[in-house]
Amino acid sequence: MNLDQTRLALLGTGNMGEAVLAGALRAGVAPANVVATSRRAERVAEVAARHGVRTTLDNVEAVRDADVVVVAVKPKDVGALLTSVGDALAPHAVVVSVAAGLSAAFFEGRLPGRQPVVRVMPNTPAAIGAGMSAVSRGTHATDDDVALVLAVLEGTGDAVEVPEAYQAASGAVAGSGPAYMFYVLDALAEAGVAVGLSRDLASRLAVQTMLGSARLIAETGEHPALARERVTSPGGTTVQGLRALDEGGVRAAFIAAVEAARDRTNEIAAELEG
Ligand SMILES: NC(=O)C1=CN([C@@H]2O[C@H](COP(=O)(O)OP(=O)(O)OC[C@H]3O[C@@H](n4cnc5c(N)ncnc54)[C@H](O)[C@@H]3O)[C@@H](O)[C@H]2O)C=CC1
Ligand SMILES: O=C(O)[C@@H]1CCC=N1
Repeated sequence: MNLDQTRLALLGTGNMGEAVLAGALRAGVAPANVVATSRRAERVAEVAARHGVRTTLDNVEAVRDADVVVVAVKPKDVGALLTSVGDALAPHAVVVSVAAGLSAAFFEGRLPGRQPVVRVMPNTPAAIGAGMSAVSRGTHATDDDVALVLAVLEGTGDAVEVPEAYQAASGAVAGSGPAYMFYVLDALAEAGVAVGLSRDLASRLAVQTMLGSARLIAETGEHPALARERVTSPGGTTVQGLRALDEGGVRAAFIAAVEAARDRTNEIAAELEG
């Protein structure tokens, strides 16, 4: 899809908003057709300088004429934002939510008319085009609307459409997932320091090992359990390391982490949607 005429408004250019913005520009949205907002003048100045896009503190001005409006403020700030911009949206404008928890119906209920809404759960590696997004359509979003959103997200990395009922679980795996991976990287590097490596060396070994392992699975399509077996020589070293991970309950801890993040997503929805 040719995006050079697509007009994009990004409401709330924080960590996630800026990552989506960077991806949209990589996908071919023209900087002159992008307007980004934030609450603070210093922040929009920073975003304008970094990405060469138009910025404003006025969300209503930002959404006028936009074809795609990305809402990237905290979930608690979404309701008031929608009330303020609703009347200024073009009827065809696709409203994209990246807010954890909030349903497409929450958006539809606060916007006048039959606004197309697409819910997206991205993650921060989107900033470098290595993100993963779960995408779900609202009641009024057409195939063309979803295709437009996927095209805009193209430069953020991979994206998959899922039923909205899977948003909380998808967010718990991929939306929060980078935090778990950074946690593992930090722990693995720290473990290297514990056995006498310098911090720089331990960190370099850990980062490339995580990157290479993920790429190996992505490129071969091999099941991780089989790939793990090929590292694990009988009577060798790895099996002892894996035994320690099992004794530490790491697999169960990952399940608990994902369940907790999913539950918190549903709790946010219950708190804000009633
Ligand atoms: N950080 C992450 O890894 C992910 C975040 N999300 C979602 O993205 C959204 C934003 O999260 P972050 O970027 O982490 O937060 P953040 O705090 O970095 O960014 C939010 C931005 O919105 C601005 N803002 C607040 N109210 C505003 C308003 N009325 N008008 C314009 N700008 C306003 C703030 O000044 C701030 O720059 C949340 O809804 C979160 O659930 C989704 C997936 C991953
Ligand atoms: O922690 C959060 O609430 C957001 C949503 C997914 C990742 N960060």
